[in-house]
Amino acid sequence: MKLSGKVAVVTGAAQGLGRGFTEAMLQQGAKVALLDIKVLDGRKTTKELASQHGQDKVLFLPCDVTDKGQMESAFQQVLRHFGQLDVVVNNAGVSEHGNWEMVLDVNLRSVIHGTLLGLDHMSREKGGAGGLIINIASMAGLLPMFHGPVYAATKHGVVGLSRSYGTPFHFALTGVRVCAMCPTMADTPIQPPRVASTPEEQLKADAHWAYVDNQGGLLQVSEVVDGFLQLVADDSKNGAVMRITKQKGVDYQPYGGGGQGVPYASRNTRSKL
Ligand SMILES: NC(=O)c1ccc[n+]([C@@H]2O[C@H](COP(=O)([O-])OP(=O)(O)OC[C@H]3O[C@@H](n4cnc5c(N)ncnc54)[C@H](O)[C@@H]3O)[C@@H](O)[C@H]2O)c1
Ligand SMILES: CC[C@@H](O)/C=C/C=C\C[C@@H](O)/C=C/C=C/C=C\[C@@H](O)CCCC(=O)O
Repeated sequence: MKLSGKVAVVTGAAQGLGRGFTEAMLQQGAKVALLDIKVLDGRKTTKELASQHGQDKVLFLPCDVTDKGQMESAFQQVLRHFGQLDVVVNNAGVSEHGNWEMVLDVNLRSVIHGTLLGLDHMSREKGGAGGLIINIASMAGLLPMFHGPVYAATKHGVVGLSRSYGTPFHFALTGVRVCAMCPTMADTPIQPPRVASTPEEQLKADAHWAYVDNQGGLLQVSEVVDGFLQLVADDSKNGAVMRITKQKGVDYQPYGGGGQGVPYASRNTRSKL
């Protein structure tokens, strides 16, 4: 997809990878709606990007992605404001902490909802023009993560969701590509502190940072963004799972023949909003 003139929604765009994806799409001529629960940070980021790219190119919408009503309203506002929708980046995510249900809600349930909203607004069978959905999973969506089991479970779910909606069956109906990105640990605020508050948390932190150090350090946001732009541009990639690591850079998770999904699924088995 060429991004010039396109309209994108990015969740969790106030900082980190989401801000990186947003800036990259603006630089390629897209207009971007930034959704984030952090209102002050979101407004600050949006103001900075507006000064660089033009007020008409950005829109900040305060949005808790776990609130279905807020998400539905945000997507409606994007359509009203920009008149179209071409790209959805379900990026908002939280790291593992005490409240496992919140991790599940943000990292998986909201990504499912964001994917369904994207399909609802872009799918050709619903009068849309087709488009692209990129769901931000993690290498923890492909590998076990003993210090983040629930986090890893949500990211495994994001991979499965993206591969399933990225099958020829759905593309024939929707014209919407759906892919997942699986970066390893990158230099953003999601990283846990090196010094934890409890001995148990310190054990996990030590394992986390030992892994990072063993991998050659953290990925830079720019490395993840480069992979993102490659995935956006490559219209041959549907249902693809992009990996980004320090050792191998950007590549794709190989799957066997089963990657095309089950040969049969009646229309009424498909999820509704
Ligand atoms: N940084 C990494 O090491 C890494 C690696 C692989 C995958 N990821 C994934 O990339 C995505 C972005 O993470 P990041 O590293 O930029 O982290 P980050 O903490 O810097 O950014 C996450 C953003 O999501 C927003 N957010 C959190 N909960 C929200 C909610 N309920 N509603 C709306 N917005 C919400 C936050 O306010 C924040 O702006 C996440 O899904 C994360 O799991 C990160
Ligand atoms: C602790 C989980 C969560 O709270 C922290 C997330 C930190 C970074 C973002 C995450 O998506 C990156 C994950 C990268 C994982 C790479 C490989 C894993 O399998 C880790 C393997 C080593 C381990 O199990 O600790």
